[in-house]
Amino acid sequence: MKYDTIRAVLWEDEHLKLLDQRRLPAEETYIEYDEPLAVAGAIRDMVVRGAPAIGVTAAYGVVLAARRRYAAQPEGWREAIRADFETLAASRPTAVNLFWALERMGRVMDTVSGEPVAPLLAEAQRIHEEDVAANRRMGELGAALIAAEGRGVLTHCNTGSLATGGYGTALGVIRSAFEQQRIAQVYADETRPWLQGARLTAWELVKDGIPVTLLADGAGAALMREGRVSWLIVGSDRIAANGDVANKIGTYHAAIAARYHGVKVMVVAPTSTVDMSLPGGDRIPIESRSADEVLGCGGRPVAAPGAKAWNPAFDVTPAELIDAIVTEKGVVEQPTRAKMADMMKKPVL
Ligand SMILES: CSC[C@H]1O[C@H](OP(=O)(O)O)[C@H](O)[C@@H]1O
Repeated sequence: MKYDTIRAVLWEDEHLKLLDQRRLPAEETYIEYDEPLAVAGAIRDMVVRGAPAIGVTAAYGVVLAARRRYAAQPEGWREAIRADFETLAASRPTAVNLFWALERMGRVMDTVSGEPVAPLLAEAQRIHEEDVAANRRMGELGAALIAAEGRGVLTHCNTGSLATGGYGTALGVIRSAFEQQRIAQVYADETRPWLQGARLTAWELVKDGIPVTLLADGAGAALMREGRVSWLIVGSDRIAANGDVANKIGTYHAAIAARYHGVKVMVVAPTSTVDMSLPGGDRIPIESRSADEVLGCGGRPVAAPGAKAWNPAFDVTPAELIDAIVTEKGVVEQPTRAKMADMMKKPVL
């Protein structure tokens, strides 16, 4: 299928394989995994990253854990595997998809009798397939919101096939909108400090033949002021019950500039990213990463020796700055708690 050629996460020959996103775009290298501790390390070290991709990976991590635990202790594997769930859950704190996937795998584990690997693998593959289907549905729903007026769109971080089970969330909307000739140009923030935009989004869009122009993260407001973009389209790692959105650091910055310049803000995320247990965004755990990521660039130190750094990996954009939240269950415009609750009750479209 067009634009759906990249897979960050693969289950192949009875192994989990992850495309090492730390090495892109220079190298396309898959790493093979057979045990949950290494899978947790891959999530923590961002071999694989992106909220939905993290959830899919954790689901396969449970399959690997069940295979090892059941082989070692056919009777006591259920007790033993709890440590593996904890290891996977401790890998990164913000993307709620990780915990959503572990809970869904845990529900299957609690009901399975006999050999657990086959039913758990089937559930992990369903999670993977459902994510790709949701992304394609959201692509259509989000593209329909974009008027074909010849302007571009701005995106932040990477929300494509590399961040999901395939096709992408915000980048899925961009793919669908480009295919429908609703947009002619994509502007992508480089997205310091990890450069998901410059390294990953640009790589995906160049492979697709979709025109992409990179910009420094601080250039977004000037781009908007020149009237070059009609939408800021981003993904999310966790959406609170009132529609507040946690996403890559710099999203809040861009959303403020968008509101000031009359650029609309679209957040695209499957409902596995919505956390209705949290009333507002101030309760979303924000991951803090190593200062070295800010003090360096591309793995080389650049800051003056002795300087310190503040490196929250995410920020929270309040619902009032968001024009539309697109999920596979529909579009929530001007999100509020009531509208989010109504959407969550709906069937998948
Ligand atoms: C499909 S949304 C992915 C989401 O995850 C990214 O963060 P990270 O690269 O640190 O995992 C970013 O927040 C994206 O919007």
